[in-house]
Amino acid sequence: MENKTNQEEVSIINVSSLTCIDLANSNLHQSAASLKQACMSRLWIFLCHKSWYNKKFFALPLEEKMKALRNEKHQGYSSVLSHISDNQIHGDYKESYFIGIEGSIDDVLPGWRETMEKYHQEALRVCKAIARVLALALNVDEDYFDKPEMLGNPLVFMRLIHYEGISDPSKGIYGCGPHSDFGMMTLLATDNVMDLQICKDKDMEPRKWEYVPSIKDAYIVNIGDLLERWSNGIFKSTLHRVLGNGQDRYSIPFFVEPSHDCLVECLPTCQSENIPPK
Ligand SMILES: O=C(O)CCC(=O)C(=O)O
Ligand SMILES: [Fe+2]
Repeated sequence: MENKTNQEEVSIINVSSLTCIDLANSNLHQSAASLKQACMSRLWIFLCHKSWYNKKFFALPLEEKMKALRNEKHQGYSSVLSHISDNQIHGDYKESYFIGIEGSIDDVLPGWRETMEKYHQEALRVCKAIARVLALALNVDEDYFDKPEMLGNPLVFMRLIHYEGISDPSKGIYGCGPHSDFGMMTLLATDNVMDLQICKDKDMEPRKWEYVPSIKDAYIVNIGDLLERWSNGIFKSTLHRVLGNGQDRYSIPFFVEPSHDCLVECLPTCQSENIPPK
């Protein structure tokens, strides 16, 4: 999602299925305007605070970072090689700091907690604005996903990540192994190191991987498995991976899911007699 000065130029592209939502469509216009506004506030926070905090934290000596080691709720620091996805031989060449919904955020650096909380709040505002655009694209009411059991009481998680090292997929060495995110959507803020790849057709063998260009001041929005189910496969979750190229890379995925009370069923507008719920 690109943030530009001209509202008409804002577009959302589901890179996985190559569906482009046309925001020049009058129904979507107002949502696009509030989405853009939400993005503007995020940019301020990211540029002024967050990117600085991210680098500053990972630059601390290992023993300092280990003081913030993740707890039983996974909140906190995870060192290099401690994350391993399905079908991976080695752990990921990344270190990260995970912030869940529960538990307090440690004050690992001065002002850290306040900044994380503010970022959390603003990123959620952006995601809710995206959800309204997605709702219109799926022909349900604009506020469909705002229900209390959906994004009214969402589950949100964020991870600050630092990648290092050189990946070699033939040896199973990755910055982040191939996967799709399981929630509704992920708002991904990255720096300008182009290491993220997506596979547009996850059912095709062999898989074809493409780099996602790094666009200044833009977010990447990944569709998650849950939205694929909700939409009966109209939106496909994005298979993605990170290949390290030896440069340090920093990113912040922000994962959004509905509340635990949400019954996830195929949306009424995404099924018909000929197209039953999968
Ligand atoms: O760092 C990135 O660009 C992607 C991170 C990611 O896919 C994840 O944490 O689920
Ligand atoms: Fe991911």
